Amino acid sequence: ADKLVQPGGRTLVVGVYQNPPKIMVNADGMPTGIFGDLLQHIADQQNWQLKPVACDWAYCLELLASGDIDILPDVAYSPERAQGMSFHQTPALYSWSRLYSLPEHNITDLSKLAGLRVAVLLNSSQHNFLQHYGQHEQISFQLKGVSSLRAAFNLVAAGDADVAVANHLFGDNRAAEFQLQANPVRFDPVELFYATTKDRNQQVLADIDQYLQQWQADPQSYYFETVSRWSQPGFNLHPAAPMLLIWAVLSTVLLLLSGGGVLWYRRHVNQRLRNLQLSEDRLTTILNSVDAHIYIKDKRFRYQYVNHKIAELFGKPAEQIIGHTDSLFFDANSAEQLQVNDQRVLVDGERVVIEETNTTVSDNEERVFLSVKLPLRHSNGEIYALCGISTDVTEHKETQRAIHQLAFYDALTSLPNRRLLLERLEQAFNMAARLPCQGAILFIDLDHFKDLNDTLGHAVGDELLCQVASRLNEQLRKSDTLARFGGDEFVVLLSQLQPRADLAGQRVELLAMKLMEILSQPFQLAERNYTISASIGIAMFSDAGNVDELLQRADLAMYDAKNRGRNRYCFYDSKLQAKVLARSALQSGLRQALSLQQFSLYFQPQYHSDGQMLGAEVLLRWFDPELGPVSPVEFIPLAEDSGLILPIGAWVLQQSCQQLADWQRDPVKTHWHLAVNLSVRQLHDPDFVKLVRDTLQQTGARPENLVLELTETQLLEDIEAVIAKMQQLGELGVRFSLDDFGTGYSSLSYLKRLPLNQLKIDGSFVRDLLDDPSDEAIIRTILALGNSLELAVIAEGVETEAQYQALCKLGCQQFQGYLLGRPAPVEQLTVTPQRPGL
Ligand SMILES: Nc1nc2c(ncn2[C@@H]2O[C@@H]3COP(=O)(O)O[C@H]4[C@@H](O)[C@H](n5cnc6c(=O)[nH]c(N)nc65)O[C@@H]4COP(=O)(O)O[C@H]3[C@H]2O)c(=O)[nH]1
Repeated sequence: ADKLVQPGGRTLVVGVYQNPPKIMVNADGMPTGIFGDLLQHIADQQNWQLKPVACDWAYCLELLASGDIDILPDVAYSPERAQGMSFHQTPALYSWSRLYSLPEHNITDLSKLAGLRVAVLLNSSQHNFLQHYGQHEQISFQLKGVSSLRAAFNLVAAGDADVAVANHLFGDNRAAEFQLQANPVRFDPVELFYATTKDRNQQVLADIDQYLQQWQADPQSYYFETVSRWSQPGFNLHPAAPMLLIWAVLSTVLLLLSGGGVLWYRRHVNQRLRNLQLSEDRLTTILNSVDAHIYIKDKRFRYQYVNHKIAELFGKPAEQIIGHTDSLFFDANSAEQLQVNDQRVLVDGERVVIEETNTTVSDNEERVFLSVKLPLRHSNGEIYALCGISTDVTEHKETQRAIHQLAFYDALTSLPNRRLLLERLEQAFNMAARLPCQGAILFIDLDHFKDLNDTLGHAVGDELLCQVASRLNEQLRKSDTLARFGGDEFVVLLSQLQPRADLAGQRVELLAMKLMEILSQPFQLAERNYTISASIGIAMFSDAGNVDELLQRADLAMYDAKNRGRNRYCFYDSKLQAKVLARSALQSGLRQALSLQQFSLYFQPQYHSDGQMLGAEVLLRWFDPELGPVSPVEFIPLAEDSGLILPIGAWVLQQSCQQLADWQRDPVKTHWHLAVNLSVRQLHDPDFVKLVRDTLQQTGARPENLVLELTETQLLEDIEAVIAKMQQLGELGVRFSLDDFGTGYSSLSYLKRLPLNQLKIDGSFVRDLLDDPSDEAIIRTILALGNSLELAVIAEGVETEAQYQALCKLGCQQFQGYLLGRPAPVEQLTVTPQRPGL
């Protein structure tokens, strides 16, 4: 074959042993794979014609020995082989061997082969290696020689062998196809070459060498491009492979070497391996002496490499860790969380820096790690593993926490101290300045604490402070802050209260009362009950321009409480306190007013300009024996806020319908209507339509005599819902009047959609009608609007004859006001107006 020279260049007969991805034939029968493509490329440059000859491994070797083929790719160097073959100098590829088996055999080192049936390529370097190994280590296993790697895998899959041996390039790629797993042990690292028959084709080898040397010096070369193109997940082909993995392979080799026996092997570990061993030694020393946990996990989260720190942490030797996932070493929660983090690296390719809190099963201890995890990639960018470095920061965190606790918390009660309170107060105060919300602080001082401390001793005093702290804390929301300000002083910070000062004040007052109440319960101290009280000073954020002022004012208010005899709370702003008190008194009075029958109804007549009485407006009156008569202007908003307006409104409706039913029986009054004021809360009540229907039915009042009055401003909240409700009520036959008309901003489009019967001109326009031309213009407009929408218009608040005349002149026909009749009990209603002259 050496002498076959064709005119177009020389022909090179190539032995092709099917060993993907290193060497195989393509669809055209030409050599391909890494060795095939490289050789083809060189042949193209050198003008060689390649002629492939298919052979199995043993036959390929025979053909080469006999000189029937010129060149055989993918041959591992060994001194024995060097006797009968020639090799070039620069290795074309590096490879090592692995063991592949069904999952029940977990072979963590070669000694585990004892008693097993091992399928191995006949006459391969692994075959030689295992024979030597078995003899030297006196371990007996059965070697089953096969003609191809595929045949070895088939034997294991069929149960005719326990383990298949293959180079990792083939094995890692094909194991899954045969449902075999790769075992962690790696051995027999080899350098792969193109080989020729001894002393033949020396020029070809020299040419190949030249290409390989040039290519391997240039990461952009055809060589690296080819190797990455054929790289599959799990492969790690070219010489620049990550250090750690090479190291992992070599460590196994060196372990064997250190056994001392395999002398033949020691001889052909070339300079490169010695260099690598040096690096590996250094790396091992470093990896095992750093104070961090270092590991590599594969894409299925299984450990591939761990350093000593990890072995220590898990309480197991590295061999018992490799191949397993975190679920064996951490509790379920930790393992799950670790997998989530690892997934970000292995699936999304993120570089993750994260704090991980894990509990190891070996000692059931929780530790905090600061972990840095990065993806390891093939040269084509594909991720094949994760490399992580986790530093145990448990102690550091604990120290940090302790420092923080000392700096910001009170040592005795563990409450926030003055410093933390001031920080939070500053934040809350600034927020309240930006948002529509209020805040407050309560300065709490225990009454006569010093006496207790002096008589029962400091230890008991401390115990009391702790109990006080925990009782106060129980009453607060999470967003509130309770701080120990010093000695027996506590401060409560309330933020994000309602913007309305009186409502916010009321909420603070309720809390102050509750705190005083729980502090007045006896404390168990030194085996006896002890009762204390507290004085509380309250300052609202709106009382002060800055935080210092606020604290000062709360302090002043607290002294005020002390001066007034202790065991009480005081607001800094006495006016607000008075208001809050009055509101509280009204609200508690209002709650009972209905059952104590303190309400009554007044009626104010409404007349037509022809002198006829049309009906009356119903006005609610409340007489409280302690507070005296209370104006509806004061108590209706309170009733609305508390929801009491629902039972009160129902009572007004019931009384009014009863009155209508009485009038219906009197021919003179039978057409009189009653206008009943409605709160929008009643209208929004889901049972309201039913209530009106039932009340009409039960009293027998005619619906058309019932006029429901709504104010314009109330209407504007949720107008669509209001319209729907009014329409349902309109279907009952009930009529509607729009009160205070002109003060709101109803748009005409809404007015047209409302089932209205009447507009009521607000009293404020009537009052200034004679002096203010714009009020006259507004009244004129309302009358015109009523006309065009066919709505009756009534003027309220008519107090003088002049107003009455002016309104008549503008075309107004219906009137209500002191001039014609004041609100009064029903008996005082008169059929004709009391207006002098009518
Ligand atoms: N200056 C002046 N005032 C006059 C004149 N004529 C009548 N008034 C007063 O004007 C108010 C008219 O009632 P409103 O506008 O519906 O305003 C009512 C109404 O909004 C509400 N209110 C009264 N009763 C009820 C009720 O049963 N339910 C609801 N939801 N609100 C009610 O309380 C408001 C105040 O009621 P009152 O104090 O009774 O005050 C009544 C009445 O006494 C006048 O010529 N000059």
